Amino acid sequence: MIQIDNVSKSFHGTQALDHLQMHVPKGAIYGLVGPNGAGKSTIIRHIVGAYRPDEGEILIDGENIRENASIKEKIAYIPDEIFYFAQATTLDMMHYYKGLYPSFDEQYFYKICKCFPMLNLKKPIRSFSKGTIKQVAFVLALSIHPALLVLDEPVDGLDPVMRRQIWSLIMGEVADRGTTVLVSSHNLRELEDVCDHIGILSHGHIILERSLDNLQSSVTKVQVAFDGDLPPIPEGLQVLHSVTNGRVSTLILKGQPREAQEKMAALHPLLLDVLPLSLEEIFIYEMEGEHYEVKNILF
Ligand SMILES: Nc1ncnc2c1ncn2[C@@H]1O[C@H](COP(=O)(O)OP(=O)(O)OP(=O)(O)O)[C@@H](O)[C@H]1O
Repeated sequence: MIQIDNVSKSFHGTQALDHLQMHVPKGAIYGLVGPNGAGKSTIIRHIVGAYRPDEGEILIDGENIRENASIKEKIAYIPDEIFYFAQATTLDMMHYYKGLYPSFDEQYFYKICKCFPMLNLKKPIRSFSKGTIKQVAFVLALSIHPALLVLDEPVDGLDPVMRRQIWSLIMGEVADRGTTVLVSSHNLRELEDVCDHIGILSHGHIILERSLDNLQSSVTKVQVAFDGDLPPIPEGLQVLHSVTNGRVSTLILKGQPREAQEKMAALHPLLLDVLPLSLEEIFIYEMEGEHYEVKNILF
């Protein structure tokens, strides 16, 4: 769906994007994670056609988005700072969107408005709280039934109940229509329950991009105990991290859980458990292997 090749962008000598490569498959929920200033908003603004790269290429469904109205009308974008016309109400914006997006679904708009009881459709949006303004943005964006939904720090300012409500509406769109979602955040934890692909952005380029399936089979955590010292680890198992407490050792191994379990079982331990790893742990160990200062990137 989104193919980004070698994109660079500088602002007055500040290199915001540095030969960035990124691929978002169709139907994916792709989480773009990185610290302040990593370049998340800059790459997102390129994807929605607001910025032109100094170098490189961005293709959406094989086409360049710049000056391309037919691609733009399939994309809904919620920026990190949302602006509406000064006096506009949600109903005014609904009529504006209806004129702008041929796929705008008015019936669906009224249906999902009911999920947001605080939303008064006839009051000026600028009188709303930050969280309610975000709700307006989601109601409008989802009513387009976009092929691509681009969200820059979407849950900032929303309480946990609203976050869940909004994610369940997004998941509904993904399930019913195969919508592709690109969502940015500072925090991997925020995205780990919803994304099936993750890209980690640091200093203007993607340092790691993985699908969840690929991730879950890439690192394994095992707890083992032996009657004596920990024997040499079998060939083919790379130890990324190891802690021993008395007889019990916790090992983080590169590779698939089944392979790790079989090879460790062949050593006849007194105890052998394969333990679940959070997405955050997987990234930490994967990137430690690549000598990145991961804690600065993920938290
Ligand atoms: N319009 C601009 N003019 C000058 N510098 C810019 C501009 N936009 C971005 N930058 C710089 O580019 C770099 C990347 O900024 P960007 O806003 O893309 O980061 P981000 O990952 O979205 O950060 P945050 O999480 O704080 O929103 C920063 O150094 C920023 O100061």
